[in-house]
Amino acid sequence: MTTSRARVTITAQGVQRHYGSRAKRFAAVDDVSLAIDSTRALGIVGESGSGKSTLAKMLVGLEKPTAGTILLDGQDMTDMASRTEGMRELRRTVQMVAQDTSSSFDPRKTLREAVRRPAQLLRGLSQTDADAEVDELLALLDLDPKLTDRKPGQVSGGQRQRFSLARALVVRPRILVCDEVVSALDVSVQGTILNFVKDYCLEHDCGLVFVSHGLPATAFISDDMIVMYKGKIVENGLAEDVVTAPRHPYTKSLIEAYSTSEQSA
Ligand SMILES: Nc1ncnc2c1ncn2[C@@H]1O[C@H](COP(=O)(O)OP(=O)(O)OP(=O)(O)O)[C@@H](O)[C@H]1O
Repeated sequence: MTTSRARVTITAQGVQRHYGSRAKRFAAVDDVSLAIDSTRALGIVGESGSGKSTLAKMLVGLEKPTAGTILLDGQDMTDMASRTEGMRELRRTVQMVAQDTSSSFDPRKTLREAVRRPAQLLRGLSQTDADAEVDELLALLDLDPKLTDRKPGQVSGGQRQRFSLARALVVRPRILVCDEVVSALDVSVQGTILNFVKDYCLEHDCGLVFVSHGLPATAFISDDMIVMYKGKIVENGLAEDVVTAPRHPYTKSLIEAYSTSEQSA
């Protein structure tokens, strides 16, 4: 590690998130408790619709829990998000790379403006210093600096996902939440980005929450892993143990499904 900063923790206690109204009301996330800290990488896996993205959004304060609490270093996130200074502290500390990057950029701004802005706003960097850090990150992410003159709709989904990663990392967050960050990338680029994120988090004392359908990628990048099914955590433990010795029938079927699809690929 090149830096050693005080440990940051996120604690979720009995968290629920309901959607729909009255008769159609359902829990996308149901009674989830977990702890995350800046020294570890947590993988979240589960089938489509199991509540992974909803949980990820709550862990960064983008969605409010219907019930339960989420604390960032002991401070209630919903309360932080309701105050300007609290929101800034939240954004300085926790950053998310969302699954759907098509809607997470302002279509009118160039990618350079989008990526350097958080460094100016949240770290107080001058435009020149912010630009220098942006260029450094783009080189690490194998992105041509010329692309930064384009608008978000003028690059590919995979390129936009890497710009989204650069926009999060330029803040130097203490915890990075990645939701399907490699899903739009081809297999060779996936490996490069996974290695980059893993090394970056270790070198910069940054915790990671890695949400993915991809079991092998999640196991590779994570220290700990949780498995979600219908909004609940059905299994948690060290990533290696969850993958090699799953206890819950759903995890077993998930791993079996992966091995079968690998063999038939
Ligand atoms: N804003 C919303 N309004 C209503 N329902 C929602 C909303 N967001 C998510 N849901 C529903 O909540 C459930 C969990 O969705 P979520 O996106 O968290 O799942 P996921 O595990 O991330 O799925 P995927 O892997 O397909 O991204 C799904 O049934 C989804 O349709």
